Amino acid sequence: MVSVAEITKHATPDDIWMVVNGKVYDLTNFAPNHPGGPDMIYKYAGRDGSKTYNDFHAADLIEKELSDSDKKGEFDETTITQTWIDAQKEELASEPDPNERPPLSSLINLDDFEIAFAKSGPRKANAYVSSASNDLLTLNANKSAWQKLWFRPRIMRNVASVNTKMTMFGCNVAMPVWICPMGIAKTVGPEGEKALGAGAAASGIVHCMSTTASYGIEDILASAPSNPFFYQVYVDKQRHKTEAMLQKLANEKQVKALFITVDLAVVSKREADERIRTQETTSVYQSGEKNKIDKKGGGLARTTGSFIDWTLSWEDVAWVRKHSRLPIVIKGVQSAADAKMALKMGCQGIVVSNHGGRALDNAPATLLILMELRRDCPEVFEKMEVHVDGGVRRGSDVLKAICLGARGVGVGRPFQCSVAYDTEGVESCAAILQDELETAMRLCGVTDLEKARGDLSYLNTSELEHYLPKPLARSWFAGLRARL
Ligand code: HEM
Ligand SMILES: Cc1cc2nc3c(=O)[nH]c(=O)nc-3n(C[C@H](O)[C@H](O)[C@H](O)COP(=O)(O)O)c2cc1C
Repeated sequence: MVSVAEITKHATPDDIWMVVNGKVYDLTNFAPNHPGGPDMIYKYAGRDGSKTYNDFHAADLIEKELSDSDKKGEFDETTITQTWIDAQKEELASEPDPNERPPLSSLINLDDFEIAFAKSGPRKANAYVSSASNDLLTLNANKSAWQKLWFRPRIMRNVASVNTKMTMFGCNVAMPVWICPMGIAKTVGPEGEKALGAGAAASGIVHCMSTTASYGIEDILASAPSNPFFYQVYVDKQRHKTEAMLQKLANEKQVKALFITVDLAVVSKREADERIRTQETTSVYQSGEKNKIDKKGGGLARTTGSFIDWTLSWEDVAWVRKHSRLPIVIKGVQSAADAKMALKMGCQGIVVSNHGGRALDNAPATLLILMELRRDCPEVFEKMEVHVDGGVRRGSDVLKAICLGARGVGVGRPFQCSVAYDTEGVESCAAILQDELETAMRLCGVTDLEKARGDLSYLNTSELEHYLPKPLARSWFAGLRARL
């Protein structure tokens, strides 16, 4: 049994004990490697971090992750003092009121889900979900680009029945939409990824689960035992961990493809997230040491908190292949050159993605990249599966992506926010997309999505064409050497 007096002795960034769900842990060595950044761990040094921990993580994570020597014993509740109770009081005063949450039936488009969560979800969770890099240029460009791609509708084509079915990596889906991998969905609702899995299954689509999911793989797969899933991989600096994961996946028959995320070699600067963190970094026992904690937290979280291997290179596709037979999909392709490279390296698919504007700010809108691929390397659409995500908020955006040649489209934040309404919310979000997609098809004169795939005759791309990178010979730089 560990007493309050003992725990509060370990309340500096170099010596951190914390109570989580009635047990005491030494997190000193773990803190700098915490994927959510070390500041959260510093904040609860010498305190009870259960509430925050449970808001973000599944109960058994900490027991699985830490070694026995870091487990200090049971928390001795008989030693609790008034000072300890006061120290646990959270900064709840400025939290939005969960009762402000609008009823699910009032949400009629995908933006509504994000707005509802911004209004009624916890501030920290909302900052995590909605934030993007630096000035949010890529975040906003992703969305606005879809709005600048116009249709060329055809009429009188008997659109009484329309077919939205497609196959993606061997999976038959009701519509070509998958739920993007997003970390720690439990921040939004208690069911987290289990709601995403079950909601996807009920809607006939696929959820791609994240390496940094709040629940373990088995729990997420069990949420939809007869549905396929995709699995997103961040290659860990400790490669043996990724190898073990790939081996484990070999026995999980529900997992049909590996999405290797390559666009986040370092965690980017997300200021909304960071502002909340820096306000909240200080441990109550640390008034004299505040600066020390601030210096260790804040910006440094980006590098010290990241377990993602920044040495990853194209040669590693062969390494992944050695450990897995699943289709390899590179998530984060942002140029025709890299799409061609993925094909050359034997990948089965790519996702044109910039991490929803959460990686490099000023990276191009994903729709522009998709157009660049169609112009500069049309062969990739025939030889592997091309998918796209980023800013897709309407069923009509899905139709546009398919007409450009994509086989599937990922949707991120709206689904994450729908988890606030559990499985029902996820189903409702998917149903809105399905309905909008069918309506757009009928009004555009498209009856079969598979047949319309790659058919540019339904699109007017002229408003966007001048944003595409020009071939060197035609650009302002023509005649100049590419390198000094
Ligand atoms: C010991 C095992 C733990 C593991 C393996 C772990 C893992 C993770 C992972 C993978 C993320 C997601 C990072 C991302 O997607 O950006 C995360 C975020 C987070 N974790 Fe943990 N964590 C652990 C312990 C804790 C504890 C003890 C606390 C609380 C006191 C905590 C609080 C948080 C918070 C608040 C976030 C969200 C940070 C943000 O705003 O971006 N975690 N953690
Ligand atoms: C809260 C959040 C967490 C994310 N976590 C991951 C992740 O763990 N792995 C990953 O490959 N992409 C992650 N992404 C990026 C998404 O998979 C996807 O590329 C992006 O959200 C698509 O843009 P959209 O949100 O505009 O639809 C995350 C995005 C958000 C919003």
